[in-house]
Amino acid sequence: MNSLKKILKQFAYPYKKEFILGILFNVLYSLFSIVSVFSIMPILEMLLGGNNQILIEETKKEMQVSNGMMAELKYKFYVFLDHSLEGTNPKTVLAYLCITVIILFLLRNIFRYLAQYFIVLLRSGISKDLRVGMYDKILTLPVAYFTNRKKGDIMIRLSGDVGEVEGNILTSILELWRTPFSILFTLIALIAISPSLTLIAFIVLPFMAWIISSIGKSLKKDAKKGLAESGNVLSVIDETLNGAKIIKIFNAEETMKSRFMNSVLNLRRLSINMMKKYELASPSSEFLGSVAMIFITWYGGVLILDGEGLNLPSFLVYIALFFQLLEPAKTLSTSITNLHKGTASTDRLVETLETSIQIYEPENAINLSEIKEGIQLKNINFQYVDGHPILQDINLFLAKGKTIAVVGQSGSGKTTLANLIARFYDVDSGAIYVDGHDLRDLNLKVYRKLLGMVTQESILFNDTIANNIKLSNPNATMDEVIEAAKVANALEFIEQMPDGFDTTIGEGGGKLSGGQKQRIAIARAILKNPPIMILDEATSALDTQSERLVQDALDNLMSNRTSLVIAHRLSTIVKADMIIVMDKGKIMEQGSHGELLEKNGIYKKLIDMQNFS
Ligand SMILES: Nc1ncnc2c1ncn2[C@@H]1O[C@H](COP(=O)(O)OP(=O)(O)OP(=O)(O)O)[C@@H](O)[C@H]1O
Repeated sequence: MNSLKKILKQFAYPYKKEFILGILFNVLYSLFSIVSVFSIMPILEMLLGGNNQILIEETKKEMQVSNGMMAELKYKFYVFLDHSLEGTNPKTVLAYLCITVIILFLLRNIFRYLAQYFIVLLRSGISKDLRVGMYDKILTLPVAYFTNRKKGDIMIRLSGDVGEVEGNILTSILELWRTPFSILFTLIALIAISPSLTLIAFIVLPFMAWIISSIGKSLKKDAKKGLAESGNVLSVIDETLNGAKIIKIFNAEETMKSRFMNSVLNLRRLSINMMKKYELASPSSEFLGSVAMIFITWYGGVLILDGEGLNLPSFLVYIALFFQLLEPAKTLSTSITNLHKGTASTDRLVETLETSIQIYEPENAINLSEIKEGIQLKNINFQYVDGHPILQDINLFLAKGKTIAVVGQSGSGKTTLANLIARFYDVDSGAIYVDGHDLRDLNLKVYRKLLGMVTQESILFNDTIANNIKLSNPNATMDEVIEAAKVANALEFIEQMPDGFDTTIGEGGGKLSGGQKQRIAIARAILKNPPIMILDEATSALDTQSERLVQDALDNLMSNRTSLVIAHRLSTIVKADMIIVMDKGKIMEQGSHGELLEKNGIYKKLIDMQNFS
């Protein structure tokens, strides 16, 4: 429940006006629900009991017997009715009464609509803010958060869990505010009609409440497991969509199918457990409701037969009101059940919302808006998982305007080195200094303005070519975008596309070739024009012409810049000012191409094998 309180505190507060109005109209609706049913009583009494004079006499007698509030009210009402409609035909009185009842029912439904109107504003507002809040949080979370979690799990938080808050949870909270008023008003009315009958009725109700609440508690456990499994199902679907080609080429359909089936069967088992309990809540409360009804009918019948202050019309209204009591009582119990079930969702939302941003910046972070000397890595050690060191004792100076090529076998830690310079992760020991300032003391947003990055896999979004390029600089003019595309050797193919720069490139750039994707990614980095470039050369083989176009584009990108290239092409390596050779997380050799060849060490072997992974 704590997580629910936190969510409400953060997201419901701006909608307090809608909340108050929603509750107010709901209370009026509850009140008019009672009054409208009550208003039928005079009609019944006229039809079943005769004319006003007889009614007045009867209520007088009733007053003497029961001496109750109800009898007194009724007496006053009939005297008033008799006085104001003196000499009027009983049929006209009946017509007036019917019109009054219609007006009361109309008012009741107007209030109900108004209550729902404000509640819709409240619910949609809260869920919109919650979605935006979650998305904003995801944008600020460190890269490490996403590598440790399944995509499906994150997706279900944004869609399923937020949907649960909007649907079940908020409805239940509002019902928790409405139903007690309904119950209270109905109870007052029931006691007013017959206190002793009401006492009997309420011997049964506590049982109902107890049974329903115990079902609710065990539901929460199942709901939590069910949500986790839904995340797994989404993850498998996501991987299948992304890996369609690989699945087909390796005939892995059966393997994927069995993974999916396992997840789906698990989900089904959990859903059955949950639904069984959930569906048990309604029939059990209904059954107990009918038991209560039989008790009341029996006891009410006895009171009428004994002539103990209860007549048939009052008894009929009593029964109608009692039925009205069952609805809020049932809603109250399902709301409590739903809230138990829903806390699994709010727990997960709060967990994401409260994830600490592990990459901290000091309060007085330094705004470094240009680089004068270079980036120094001093005695760096780093591990992703405790006990598995990835980088060990790294010392390196990336001087301004120079290009460093990093080579080494796959898994030697090259990408990790780039990740640390971009501060996607913090070093475990040692430090990275930018112009002498510890990277951890810098304002990260300002520092990242100095950086450009082209990753091995070109990350493109399902948008137009122009917008994909402009991601690095949304304020760029179209002329600048065209110029960047030209330098990246991309202009020619873009102009041949059906809508030129306005062509939408599909999810992940699916409508483009590998080389085209890379050149768009390079154009994006060129448009940003950052002083420092981090480049992970793609290993995927391109045809000779494409390769040359991409290579030229990269050369253009690196010229006059400080660059760190994770190099896979000999041409890039040879041109670099310095080459770093990595092996198992350590720098084994460093120097120029010629120097390293002379050393006749690891580098020489890599060159001989043409293996720069
Ligand atoms: N997010 C992560 N969590 C845990 N371990 C990781 C993570 N990312 C990489 N590693 C591990 O760190 C080691 C170095 O990986 P890295 O990606 O830096 O190598 P690389 O030299 O760039 O390899 P390649 O040339 O194949 O891209 C590998 O053993 C890898 O398994």
